[in-house]
Amino acid sequence: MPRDAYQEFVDEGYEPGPGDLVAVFRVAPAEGLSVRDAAARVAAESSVGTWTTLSVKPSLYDRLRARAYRFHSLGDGSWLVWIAYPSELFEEGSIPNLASSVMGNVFGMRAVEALRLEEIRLPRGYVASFPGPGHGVEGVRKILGVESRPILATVPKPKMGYTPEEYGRTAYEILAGGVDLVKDDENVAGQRLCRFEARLREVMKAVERAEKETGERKGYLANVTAPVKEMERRIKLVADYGNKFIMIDFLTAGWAALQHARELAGEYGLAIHGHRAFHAAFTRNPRHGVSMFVVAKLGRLAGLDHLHVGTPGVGKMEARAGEVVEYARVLREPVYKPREGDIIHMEQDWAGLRPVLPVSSGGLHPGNIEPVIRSLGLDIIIQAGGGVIGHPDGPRAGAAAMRQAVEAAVEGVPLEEYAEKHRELARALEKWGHTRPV
Ligand SMILES: O=C(COP(=O)(O)O)[C@H](O)[C@H](O)COP(=O)(O)O
Ligand SMILES: [Mg+2]
Repeated sequence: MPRDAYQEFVDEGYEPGPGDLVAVFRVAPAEGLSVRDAAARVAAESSVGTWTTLSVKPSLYDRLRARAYRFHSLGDGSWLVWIAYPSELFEEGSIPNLASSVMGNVFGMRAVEALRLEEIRLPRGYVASFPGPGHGVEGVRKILGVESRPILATVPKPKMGYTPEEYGRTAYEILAGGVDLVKDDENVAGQRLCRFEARLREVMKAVERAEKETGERKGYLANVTAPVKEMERRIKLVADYGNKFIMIDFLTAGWAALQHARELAGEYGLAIHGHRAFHAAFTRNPRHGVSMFVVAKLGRLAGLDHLHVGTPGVGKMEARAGEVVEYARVLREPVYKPREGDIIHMEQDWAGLRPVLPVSSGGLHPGNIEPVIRSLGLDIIIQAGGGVIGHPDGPRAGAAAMRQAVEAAVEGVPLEEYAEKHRELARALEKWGHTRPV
């Protein structure tokens, strides 16, 4: 491979301007290559280059070239590398195009032993070409009439096995007990034994009944994930039934499906719940893949109103507490600013795009949500499936216990003290115990 095909993709004197998109990669060069050699190949492949020199040079080539301009050794054979891309490389308003460029071929190149996209700073003008959330934190609070406490959601567990009628009955118990939203699990779609519309009809009956009885607004995070034509049909059905929410497994459905769902949700006035099933296939390995931080940023661009971010320090899914807090911040803040000493993340101006509600979920129950609220604040959705349905006295008592645990946390009353006067909470703590904040 001739070296000179790549030299022009490294420019250590370069200073990125506000119109540049900047990506921070963790690069582990392949044996025999320097980090600069490897980074140059990544910059080339993700912008205008190829593996060899060319005898043609189109007029826009130099203008569109990416530049690796900063290198920071992590001391373990891998490096942080900053690459600047002119924003004209990317089509406005298209996540698939951005993804195919900066998170496309590069992960499979022989030049890298491992490669991870840690962060991307998006130019303000480029951000403004996306819709962002249609409702955002305030809009979703308004739909539900929940002013400042965390919003509560519950997945009927087990994941599957309910007929539509049984599902509807469980949904009613959950909502009547004090939870705001019933949520489909990620693998619940339109299977033969529990078809989408039949389930929707039953859950909407439950929503109406629970609303009448409690005087509160309720909703259904209906999983519309399906091949696109069918997804369209389901989104319309949800709107026809008068529900205000859809859920999409946007990483298995794909970014284009999500962007399409966002357009339809805009037409019908629906809010979108983003389930991130599949993310850990590429976010979990600290040396290779794409960070959840980047996924969160793309989710806000595309227009999710809610996004799963994990559970800081507690729960069933692997997560680093400090990182979960940064996902929540980048989803919610108008201008994200990295913390002192953080060399990976960059300031991100969201160009007025609405904030997204982070969803904390995975092994949560009344005894362990206090640290979640403490770390992530009140503008969150707390999802507990097993931690509601598994209550020793049933789903309705489980929902009440969750609501009581949230009230205790918001009011700053110690959980055990609150449990003295709230039986459902006391029974939940008997079963699951109390994880004190660390
Ligand atoms: O089914 C659940 C939680 O069920 P339960 O409340 O019974 O644990 C969600 O799919 C996971 O939280 C997804 O993970 P993440 O939220 O990390 O994406
Ligand atoms: Mg699930």
